Amino acid sequence: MTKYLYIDHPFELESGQVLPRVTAAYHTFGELNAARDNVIWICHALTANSDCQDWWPGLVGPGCTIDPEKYFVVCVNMLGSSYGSTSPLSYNPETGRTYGLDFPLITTKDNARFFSLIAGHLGIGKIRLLMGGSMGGQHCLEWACAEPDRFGLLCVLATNARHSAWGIAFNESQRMALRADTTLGTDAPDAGKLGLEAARAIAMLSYRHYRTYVSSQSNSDEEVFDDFRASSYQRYQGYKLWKRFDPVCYYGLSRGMDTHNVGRGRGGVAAALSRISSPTLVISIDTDLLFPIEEQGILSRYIPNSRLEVMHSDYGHDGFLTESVKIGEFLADFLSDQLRIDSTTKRAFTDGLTGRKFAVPGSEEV
Ligand SMILES: CC(=O)SCCNC(=O)CCNC(=O)[C@H](O)C(C)(C)COP(=O)(O)OP(=O)(O)OC[C@H]1O[C@@H](n2cnc3c(N)ncnc32)[C@H](O)[C@@H]1OP(=O)(O)O
Ligand SMILES: N[C@@H](CCO)C(=O)O
Repeated sequence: MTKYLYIDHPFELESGQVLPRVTAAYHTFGELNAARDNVIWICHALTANSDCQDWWPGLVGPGCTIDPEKYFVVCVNMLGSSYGSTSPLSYNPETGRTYGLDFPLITTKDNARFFSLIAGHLGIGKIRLLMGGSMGGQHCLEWACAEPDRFGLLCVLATNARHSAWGIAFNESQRMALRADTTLGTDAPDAGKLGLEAARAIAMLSYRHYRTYVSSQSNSDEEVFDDFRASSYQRYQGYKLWKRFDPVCYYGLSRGMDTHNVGRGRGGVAAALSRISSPTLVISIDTDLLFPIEEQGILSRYIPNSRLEVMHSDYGHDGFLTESVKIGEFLADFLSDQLRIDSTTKRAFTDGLTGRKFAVPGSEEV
């Protein structure tokens, strides 16, 4: 169930603009333990919401690597999204109307500060694991650079330290489609629908791979010369997003994604990433066209204590969502190894994730 936190206090943005108050829509799963050290914080991607158990099934949930029986799992809807946190759909006290296209630019730095604010209000200090993919990974990296001592471990997937010229070009192409729909942000019925559908169709080309389309959307009938499967797939994906997401919010979020650069204000990407002190698991997807492997190579090169894993997916970039079971396996291995390293002062310990017992060097116990 979505919970809400209302903060009746101004929130200053990186641009200097101010939101007079902010609302956070969020989900929690499990219980915060007495030591307050079992928090896993998940950052969602572009069009997802705070219900990470819903969109990351197989990774988050009972019996999964991120098991609410063991962990207190928190996910907060980012500012600017249409899933409940303050956004273009919120009331603008200056105009007495919803913000719409007047909603200020929310940078990834703003969202990281927003999450930090919400964590404080929820009584959360240290976070055992911070995890996210794509734009969620961007938020994780930004937050980890801003508050390096806060996180025990970090896991980021299919993401980058600075949004690439390639990614910005995809986003601008989508915004061109949105702006070409002159109903965007107006009171017209279904305002922005056609623009959003076209934008999502463009985005799909970056979220999938040549092979994804050829294997799943080729027409088997050699005689077809119109109304191809791939065409109806593109239209359907646009429509599917329209049914669940607001076009003006989508427009703003893509601008926010373009702002992502952990190096801004920190002397560049290398200097920023070198601040991250948490052991970090970086996962690449071998078919990711939007955030290709070289971008995670940069992360693993400059984050001092990091491990890079390359995961196969037929899904391209969106493999960070669809391959949740595989991601859980990579994460479980990483967590087990970290427990092993952390336990050098103990004689033996049990991995809380798998129940496996590990011998500690110098110990007779197993
Ligand atoms: C309420 C909410 O949804 S909350 C938020 C949930 N969403 C998120 O978290 C955002 C992230 N999620 C996503 O982006 C996606 O859901 C993904 C990447 C995980 C999976 O994408 P999907 O669209 O489900 O998968 P895929 O690309 O295989 O397409 C399957 C859909 O296309 C339809 N389809 C497939 N081929 C065609 C075609 N040729 N023509 C028309 N439709 C087609 C299928 O029937 C199916 O429709 P359905 O989703 O209504 O069942
Ligand atoms: N399918 C993902 C792609 C962006 O990472 C989303 O819509 O959030």
